[in-house]
Amino acid sequence: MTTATTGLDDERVGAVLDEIARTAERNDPDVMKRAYATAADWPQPPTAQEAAELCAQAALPVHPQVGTFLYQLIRSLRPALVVEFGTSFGASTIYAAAALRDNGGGRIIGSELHPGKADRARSHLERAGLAGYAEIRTGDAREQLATLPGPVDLLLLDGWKELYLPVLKLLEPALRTGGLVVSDNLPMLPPEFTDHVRAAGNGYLSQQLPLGDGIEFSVRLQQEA
Ligand SMILES: C[S@@+](CC[C@H](N)C(=O)[O-])C[C@H]1O[C@@H](n2cnc3c(N)ncnc32)[C@H](O)[C@@H]1O
Repeated sequence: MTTATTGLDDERVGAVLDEIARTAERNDPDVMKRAYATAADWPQPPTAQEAAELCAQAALPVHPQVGTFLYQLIRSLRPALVVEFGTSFGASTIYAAAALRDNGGGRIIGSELHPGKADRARSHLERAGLAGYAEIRTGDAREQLATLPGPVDLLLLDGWKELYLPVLKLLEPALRTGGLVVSDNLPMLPPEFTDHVRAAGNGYLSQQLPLGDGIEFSVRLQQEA
């Protein structure tokens, strides 16, 4: 496969993405094992906040296939506004911001519940030279994404899986007709979410794509009346 040089080939971008990938390879399996073992003893499933604390040292980046797909979509769509649920250390944000820079403009608003992770994502974006294209909001996406500067052209869902549907419903009024929703980690998604985007009459055309461990890819065909 031959490709043109893109912002993903930029040395600083590549160095930060590699560093996040290496950190994930080194730490994530143990962090996640400990998180599941700890929560298994709790009487209730962890809240989103508790889960974020348990996974504070896990990078959990998007698979490079998903990151590259985001880059491609953004280069093609030329969005003014990309919104992200679940920023973590900022890998997906970097793929998106690199595409926005190559487009010559646009902005990504990310959201991250864990303050330490949000700070780390901001510093990664700075080191990648992409801070001017991204804003990371610290806190619960259900509050942080309630106010946006304009219509959403592309939405990436990559936070806790049980919150994909509430976050999508919050953003639906802002999602423009023709806007895209990329939902990562399809095998882990609750059926209520996939039922919602696949059901006739809900205003999406949606299907799974074999990128990473699977994504759901949805096009918003109409806004709710
Ligand atoms: C799979 S990771 C995101 C990975 C990131 N997209 C990347 O490619 O590097 C999921 C992240 O979502 C965050 N998260 C979970 N629930 C959240 C919420 N309600 N609001 C904001 N962030 C949340 C977690 O703290 C975690 O860091």
